Amino acid sequence: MTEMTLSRRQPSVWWGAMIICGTVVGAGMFTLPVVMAGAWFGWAMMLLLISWGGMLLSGLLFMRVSLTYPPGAGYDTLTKDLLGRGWAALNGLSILFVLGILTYAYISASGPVYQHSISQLGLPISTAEAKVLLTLCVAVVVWLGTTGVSRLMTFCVLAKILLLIVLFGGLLTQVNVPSLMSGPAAGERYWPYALGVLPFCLASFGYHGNITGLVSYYGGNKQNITRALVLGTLLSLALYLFWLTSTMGNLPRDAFPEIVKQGGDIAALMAALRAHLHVNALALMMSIFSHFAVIASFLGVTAGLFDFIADRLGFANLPVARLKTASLTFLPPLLASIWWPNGFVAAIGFAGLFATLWAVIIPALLAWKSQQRCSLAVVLLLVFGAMNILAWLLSWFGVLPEFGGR
Ligand SMILES: N[C@@H](Cc1ccccc1)C(=O)O
Repeated sequence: MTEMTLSRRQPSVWWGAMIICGTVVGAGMFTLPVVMAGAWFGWAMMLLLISWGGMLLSGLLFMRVSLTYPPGAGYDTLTKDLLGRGWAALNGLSILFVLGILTYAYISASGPVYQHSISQLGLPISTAEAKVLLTLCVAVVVWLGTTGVSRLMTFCVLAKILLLIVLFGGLLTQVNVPSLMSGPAAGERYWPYALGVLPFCLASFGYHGNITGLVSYYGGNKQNITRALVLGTLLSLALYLFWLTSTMGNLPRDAFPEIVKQGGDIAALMAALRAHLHVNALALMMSIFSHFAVIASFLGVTAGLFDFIADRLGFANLPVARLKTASLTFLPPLLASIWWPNGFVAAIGFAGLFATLWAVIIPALLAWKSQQRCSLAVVLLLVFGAMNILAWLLSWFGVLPEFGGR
């Protein structure tokens, strides 16, 4: 009887996997084909697999540590307790940076997409106006509270997955396999472009703000949380593999420098696909899909940023105080996006850099401290983190070659 009640109370592993997949698959994926074009398909697959492994491992380690604490203990509590105030402050700063910069990236990326769609409906609107309108809509939902966010999120994630399946079914029939598998021409090499892609893969697999929530959701049931993490990230990996196969398989490698020149954002990628696909229905579906993908992670990330700011500044959960929190959450990224509209790709790279600290290095250190020993998993993660930071630094200082020259 007790067992029955217990098992009835445990939500299905699928719901947890959906939450993870909803956060993972977001705007980050739109940078992948663009930044991976130089290294091309083979390298892209390998880097994606490595990043999936690294990010899953760090998530699992973090979950194990958080299970040794009472339910409800957040990232900050764990870090402060195991690593001290300095690391906790660094952790808080990196979370704020990742979430803030992602909010900027989502507004910058979706502004032009919405501007295009609304204009096509016959309402002429500027990109800045589209950004304000979209941000306002998301801000109202986040301001209203968690119920609204989770309902809209579930709807968007389901729509996203449904559209992806239909879309990929169509796109895969159009894939140009020889182009995907083609090696470099004489005198050209792909591998020098590979390292710079790592921080983008890392950002695309980021979901670590959701782990403590998942631990409470499953009441600390380790087996179910593990299954949800593995299933959610595997589902995301599968979606990314499909995504890269269908984008790189429909756009020749030479088409990418032009996309980079147009800003490398979602609108530029969609425009190139529209031009190459020749199947209008597929192009339209792709554009609808991109709306849902961005909205789902926009909601997830800004709801996280909202809670983080309210918690740090001690703002109450009352309508007026929530309005203050919402202004702090949405206004700075919105203004930054209106002033510097072309920073989408760079912003995801920055998010990858700061997420290395928050989602890779700190979980590894927490596990080290909590198990009182440095396991192989911890070493692997520290190497993975160091590689990401190195890759970002080398790209930033222009040591790595850039395909198409940004
Ligand atoms: N994975 C998300 C970005 C993200 C990074 C880190 C934490 C949460 C979300 C995306 O692709 O859009």
